[in-house]
Amino acid sequence: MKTFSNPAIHFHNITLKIDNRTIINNVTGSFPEGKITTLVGPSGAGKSTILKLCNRLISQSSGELYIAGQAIEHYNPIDLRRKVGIVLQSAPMIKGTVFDNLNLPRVLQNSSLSTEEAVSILADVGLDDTFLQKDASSLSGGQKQRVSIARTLVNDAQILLLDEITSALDHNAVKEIENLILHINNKHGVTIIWITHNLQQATHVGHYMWVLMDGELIEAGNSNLLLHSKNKKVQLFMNGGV
Ligand SMILES: Nc1ncnc2c1ncn2[C@@H]1O[C@H](COP(=O)(O)OP(=O)(O)OP(=O)(O)O)[C@@H](O)[C@H]1O
Repeated sequence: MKTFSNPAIHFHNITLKIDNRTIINNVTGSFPEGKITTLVGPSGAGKSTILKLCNRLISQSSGELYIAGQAIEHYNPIDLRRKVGIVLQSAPMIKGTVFDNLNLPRVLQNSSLSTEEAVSILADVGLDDTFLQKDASSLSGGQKQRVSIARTLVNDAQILLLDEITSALDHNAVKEIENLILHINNKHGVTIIWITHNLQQATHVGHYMWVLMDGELIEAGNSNLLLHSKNKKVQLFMNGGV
């Protein structure tokens, strides 16, 4: 299996068992720093569980997980979740304005975001300053997704975990969010780990890819992997057979 010289995250023989059931089975592999890795595989393969392991929402039963070369257990959970941000399909917002939502990470640290910082971060996600005082509940799905991504920029996250962030959006919004993630990856060098069910999206936005099935890492490599894989299971998945 291909390894990367400079991994942002490295899994070494990671196994997760819940109630005696193996959810993740002896996974060894890396997410390269500053690159976009997509996670693909059938429903129930363990993709979301891999993300949860990366920010310690759950802990492995055995094996070692390294974030920027340090064992994950060495990080304080709050610092870890600032460094490793997560964006979900549902883009949850707190009640209040867009500013309140952007300011949330700072409030949790007993400080506050300045208006200038908020405007600059909003601009980074393609929203102008008129959005600051808008009620977050009035935003479209794509705009909420932008605000959730902006919240991770407030924390200066170096790694972003994206769990099917475009699957509830229409075609235009999907393209806009894809371009935004490519921009954040390019401009800020943020490492991206992106779960998607859209195989076309996986091959065109990602540099690298992990294919997961039944809790196992079946293949990892360049993002055109799916198109050229000799692995029969990957071919079957690719053709909609799994
Ligand atoms: N907390 C939990 N307790 C028990 N089983 C769990 C738990 N979390 C996940 N699982 C099981 O682990 C397996 C992997 O789930 P996971 O959500 O990681 O899959 P996935 O590949 O993200 O699926 P999908 O594409 O449908 O979102 C599933 O069979 C799921 O039922």
